[in-house]
Amino acid sequence: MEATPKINGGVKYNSRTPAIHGPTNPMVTPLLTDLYQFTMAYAYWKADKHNDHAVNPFGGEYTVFAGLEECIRFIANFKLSKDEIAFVRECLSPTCEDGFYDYLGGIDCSDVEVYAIAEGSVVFPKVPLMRIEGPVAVVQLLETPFVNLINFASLVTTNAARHRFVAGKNKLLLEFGLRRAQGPDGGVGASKYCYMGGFDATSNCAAGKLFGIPLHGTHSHAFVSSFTGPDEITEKSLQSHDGSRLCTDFVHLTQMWLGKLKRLSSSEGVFGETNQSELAAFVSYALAFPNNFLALVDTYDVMRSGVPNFCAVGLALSDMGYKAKGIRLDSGDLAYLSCEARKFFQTIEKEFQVPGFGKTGITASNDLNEETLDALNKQGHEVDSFGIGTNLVTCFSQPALGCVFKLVEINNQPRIKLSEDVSKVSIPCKKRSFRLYGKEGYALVDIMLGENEPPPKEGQRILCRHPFNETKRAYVVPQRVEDLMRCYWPGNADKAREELPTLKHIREHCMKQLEQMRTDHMRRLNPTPYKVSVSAKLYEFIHFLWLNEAPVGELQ
Ligand SMILES: Nc1ncnc2c1ncn2[C@@H]1O[C@H](COP(=O)(O)OP(=O)(O)OP(=O)(O)O)[C@@H](O)[C@H]1O
Ligand SMILES: O=P(O)(O)OC[C@H]1O[C@H](OP(=O)(O)OP(=O)(O)O)[C@H](O)[C@@H]1O
Ligand SMILES: O=C(O)c1cccnc1
Ligand SMILES: [Mg+2]
Repeated sequence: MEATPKINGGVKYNSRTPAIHGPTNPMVTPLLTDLYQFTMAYAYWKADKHNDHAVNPFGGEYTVFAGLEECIRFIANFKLSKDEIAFVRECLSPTCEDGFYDYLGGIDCSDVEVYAIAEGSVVFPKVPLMRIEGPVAVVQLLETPFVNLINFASLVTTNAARHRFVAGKNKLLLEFGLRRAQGPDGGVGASKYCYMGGFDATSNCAAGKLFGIPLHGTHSHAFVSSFTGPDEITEKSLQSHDGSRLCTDFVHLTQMWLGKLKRLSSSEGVFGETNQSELAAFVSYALAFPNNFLALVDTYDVMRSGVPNFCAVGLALSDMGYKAKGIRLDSGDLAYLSCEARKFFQTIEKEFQVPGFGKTGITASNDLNEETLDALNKQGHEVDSFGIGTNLVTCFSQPALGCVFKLVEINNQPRIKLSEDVSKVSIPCKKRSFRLYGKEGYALVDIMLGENEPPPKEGQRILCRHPFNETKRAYVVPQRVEDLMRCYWPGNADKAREELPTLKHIREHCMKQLEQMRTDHMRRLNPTPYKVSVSAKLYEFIHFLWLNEAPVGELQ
């Protein structure tokens, strides 16, 4: 295969360009759409309007934009099969003419162009995420699958980014949601987009394989409660880390350490007899994974059993040259318990001269969400890593994102969608969007301009107007100007195409973007609204079109 010619950092698309794979989920076919897209396509076709040139952008909500790669994979492979066409024929009225089905069989996305903001970018309401240009009937057929591919992806990426924002940069964030996700696609999609939004790893093996996301995991309560006592352990030997020594009875070594822990003056009265079946579970896990010993300590009693048992096994491992990884807390007051566990680890480090034991990892899980993370921060805690499932992957606090798809131009004629609710009025025309950065490196404002207006320039003052409120405007002298829209699908047009970045690159882009936003825009409570504006020229045009389209009422 020939190398692809590069133009302006993009790839010039031609027949030799490597093929783009189909969507990750094989369920994403041209039939993954609403029936009305086919009925409208028929009506366009019947009115001989199907090839009219339409321009549709998505209006963004405040969000991290995700799902673009899947959209491009979808259109790059868009083709209705004979089977699918036969099904559409069954669904539509028997009066629909045969010619329409011949037309459906012939369509692909070679006449479509897609411009979009880079995946993983932070975006704001009103600024189009994507602009799709092409024959109106084809563009219409793309609406539902595109919105489907983008809404959940962006919602869950945003949710992950919000959890990362509250947890802080230095915490390890693990996505544990597969079992509670909305079906297989909800689970796999959530794992992918949580990673994009800033999580470090997932427990979902399928997502690990499909997307190369790091996998991470501990063990469950079932593992702990499946043991009844140390007598169950028959193979008790453990080779030291450097291979030079053999401990023939690791159970005994652990029991010895447990005795020493009990006699520690600082732990006197804290715990008596620990649960021996739990100890057996921990010993077995340590024998299986001496380099990765991480124990779930809340099955019986965290401070009276789980933590001392863990420490006894950890100290025995340390004797053999290994370093225990840590504990997981999955119930109770996570702030209090993490602080108590940390104190215990630190005492052990000091009393038994085990360097680093005080820093043993503490993972917390159990119904965590932004609020609980925030509460833990306020109380003070010693958790190093959070495992988050249900609230993260189901987007419990906001189950759907309202990105929409609006027609903004047909045959070069700008179109507008009016609404009683001003915030829902669409911004007409083919536009270009720019992000303007200020002196301190933070994003100040996004501005949309008509396609033919000269773009904003660094150091040059530009008037930014609120799209609907006449009194709100500001002059901005940008220190840096970012052109937000790039061509990701030129169809057959002789244009450069942006390469689709890897998931890791998108994740890095997302992290960088979030850092460039002022924290008051990102905070959970009463965030400062980010300014989204239009040029003076576009402002005048929107209002001209608005007056033109809005009917004049008559009072009697
Ligand atoms: N210090 C804390 N501050 C605020 N919320 C916390 C704190 N510690 C834990 N939580 C949250 O409180 C909730 C406690 O859950 P729940 O009432 O089900 O009890 P539990 O600890 O899970 O008990 P169980 O032993 O029945 O599992 C969880 O959502 C958890 O994330
Ligand atoms: O609470 P979430 O944010 O959804 O995080 C995932 C949860 O899933 C597991 O519990 P589960 O009761 O399913 O199994 P386990 O405790 O036996 O592992 C895990 O222990 C967490 O509590
Ligand atoms: O590995 C874990 O600890 C895990 C995985 C999925 C769900 N809860 C916990
Ligand atoms: Mg649980």
